[in-house]
Amino acid sequence: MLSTIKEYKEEVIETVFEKSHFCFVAIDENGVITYLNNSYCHFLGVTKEESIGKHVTAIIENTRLHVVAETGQEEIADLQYIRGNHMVANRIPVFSNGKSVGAVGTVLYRDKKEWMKMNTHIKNLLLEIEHYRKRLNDDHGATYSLHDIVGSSPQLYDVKGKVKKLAPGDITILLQGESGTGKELFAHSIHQLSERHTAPFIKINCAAIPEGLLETELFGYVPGAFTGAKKEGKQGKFQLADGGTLFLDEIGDMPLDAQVKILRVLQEGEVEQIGSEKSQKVDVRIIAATNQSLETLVEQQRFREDLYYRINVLRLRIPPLRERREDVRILAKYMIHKVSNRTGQRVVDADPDVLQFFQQYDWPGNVREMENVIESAVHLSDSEMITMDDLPDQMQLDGYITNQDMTLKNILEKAELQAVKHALNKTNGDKRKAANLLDIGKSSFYEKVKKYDL
Ligand SMILES: Nc1ncnc2c1ncn2[C@@H]1O[C@H](COP(=O)(O)OP(=O)(O)OP(=O)(O)O)[C@@H](O)[C@H]1O
Repeated sequence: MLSTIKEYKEEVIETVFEKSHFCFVAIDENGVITYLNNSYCHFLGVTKEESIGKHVTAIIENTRLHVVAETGQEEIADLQYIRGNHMVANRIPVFSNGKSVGAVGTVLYRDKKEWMKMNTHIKNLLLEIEHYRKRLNDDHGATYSLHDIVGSSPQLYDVKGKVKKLAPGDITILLQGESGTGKELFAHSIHQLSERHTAPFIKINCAAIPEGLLETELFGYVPGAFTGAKKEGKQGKFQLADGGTLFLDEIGDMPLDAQVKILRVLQEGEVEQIGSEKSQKVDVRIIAATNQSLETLVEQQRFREDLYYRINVLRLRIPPLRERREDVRILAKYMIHKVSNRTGQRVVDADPDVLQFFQQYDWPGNVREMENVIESAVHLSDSEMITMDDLPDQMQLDGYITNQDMTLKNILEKAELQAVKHALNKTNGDKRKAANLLDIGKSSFYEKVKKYDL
């Protein structure tokens, strides 16, 4: 072995650097690329000519090789996110006469399929971690601040301005706005800007908890309060939020019995755990949110008028997206970035057609709907750009019909393509059944499949 290396030194070096499937890069002490092997060029989609002589940060995403060259500290088996994949990177400084004169980086990329399998596994683990982190935060803290609320419309600025003014006081705030407008983000931001920001932010979704459990969730219970109760008892959300903020989401859906009890806590500043004779003082700031009209609910006697006055001390209306269209484009770009970072799918932008369609679409589900549409489009996209074809079927049709450059022939073809795709999906690709579903002959169906290259 040693003799092979001695005898064929150049060939061995050539094999290691150019024929192995690893990616190699070398830089000088200024972070400038002096060598990039074929595998790395291929993976990055660049040529040696355009890369050598450039700063490494201009060619390789999220690299830290220049830092290693500067500090002389090696970094082994670091996860590096490049072109939509989490790669395993080793970064080793090169020393000459005891001084760091550059660095060499390798990236593990042995076999594309095998690596993709591993990569999916890593992505899964990262998603799982994010899920648990989110759950932990949901239970114990406010994670968002005004900086996380994206948009540049005057309407959004106006709400943010009010939040800055109102957050420091201890005043009860009612956030009203359609579903998905960002009420929860605002509730977090108010807490973050308040004097209570170091104390807990506790959320309860009044619509998501079964009627019978809402009271135990809100007020907790003492040991042995009822059959099936935990023997150590349970703290309620009011006690958990003591000193901090309690966010009552979807308050319009709170059952009437619970409303009476909440009102008592708000009036007296005391809670009684279920099964206890004693009351406990609690100090919480209430932020409530609803997407319904509380006035209508009061009229229909589904919401107590006295609680309504307690909650409706100061109301902030979060406008729906269709009333602040300036926010659409910037939100769409932000969502693409957020979703592609989260899923590891490399999608960087949307076609101008898509952005124009988004701009005129009414977004009944507001920002949440946009996030969902972009998430599915990012998954469906075969390129780095979201196109109209990546949007849900109904949106594509709306888009084609409202696109002024479209001829009737084009619109009909797009509609036909959608119908054929839909029929194939519904019948799991069975062409005979799909033709039946569309009530057309088999040969005509085959022609369309061929025409649209399905
Ligand atoms: N301006 C914004 N900037 C960034 N993300 C936003 C914005 N508004 C909403 N979102 C995102 O949209 C989704 C819905 O927001 P949120 O849950 O705050 O809405 P909501 O009004 O409380 O909805 P619901 O009434 O259905 O509970 C979340 O993922 C949130 O992060």
